[in-house]
Amino acid sequence: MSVGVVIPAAGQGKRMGSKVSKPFLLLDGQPILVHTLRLFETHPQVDEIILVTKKEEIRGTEEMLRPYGFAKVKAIVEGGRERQESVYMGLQRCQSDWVLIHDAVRPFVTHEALDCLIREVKATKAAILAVPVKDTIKQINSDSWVTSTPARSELVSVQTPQGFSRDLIVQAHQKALEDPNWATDDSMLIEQMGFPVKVVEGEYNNIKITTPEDLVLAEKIWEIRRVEV
Ligand SMILES: Nc1ccn([C@@H]2O[C@H](COP(=O)(O)OP(=O)(O)OP(=O)(O)O)[C@@H](O)[C@H]2O)c(=O)n1
Ligand SMILES: C[C@](O)(CO)[C@H](O)COP(=O)(O)O
Repeated sequence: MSVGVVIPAAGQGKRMGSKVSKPFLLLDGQPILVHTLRLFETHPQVDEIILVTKKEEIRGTEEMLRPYGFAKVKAIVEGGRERQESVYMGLQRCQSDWVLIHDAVRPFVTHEALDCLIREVKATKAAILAVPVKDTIKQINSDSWVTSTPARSELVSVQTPQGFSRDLIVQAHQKALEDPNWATDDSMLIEQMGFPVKVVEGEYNNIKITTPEDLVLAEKIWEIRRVEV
């Protein structure tokens, strides 16, 4: 039973505010996207990778990736306006029985975390990486008044990859086309179908590079990793 990875990289990067598209920003001299792809290319259980970029960046991405020779990248497809659309477009090209969906801009997920996630996905059909929240989280209303304080022991901060049986996640995305709201992760679509999703403990360093401060933090994480290896 094969494992595929869909990597959405077609975002606008509004919060980063850079001229260069976020997945192409450099981390230790190489595009963030290259670091992310290398993690999956070198994982023994991954069979195929489907990359999703903006239409106007497909050709440039192919050229940029050529020297790296990523043999598992089977297609680079056009994304949509929202992350959910981009993922769905990637899913339609993915042939594997199990699918991991991973943000292009999370270059620090480890092979150990992937091993645990894949094991759990194969057992449950739907599993996601997440870490316990460290802060107290407040629910607020539109006027910024606190409405409640959920128990921290019941809260986790969700990451990617999120893994699913292909049939299940395709069904969830198709069903979601009827919903006017966009999901901010793929697990939400499975939850909306009433299907259980298992949490696998991830690592705090598996950050999503979203704002300029995250890029500074990413360089630090990269340095620490290099020293550890
Ligand atoms: N229409 C979209 C929106 C997002 N993404 C991808 O989804 C991942 C997570 O999104 P995020 O980091 O929030 O990126 P952006 O959407 O680019 O950021 P912003 O919201 O600041 O514009 C990124 O790899 C991004 O490229 C995508 O493929 N298609
Ligand atoms: C999928 C995700 O990375 C899980 O934390 C996150 O929800 C993506 O959200 P964004 O709106 O694209 O920042």
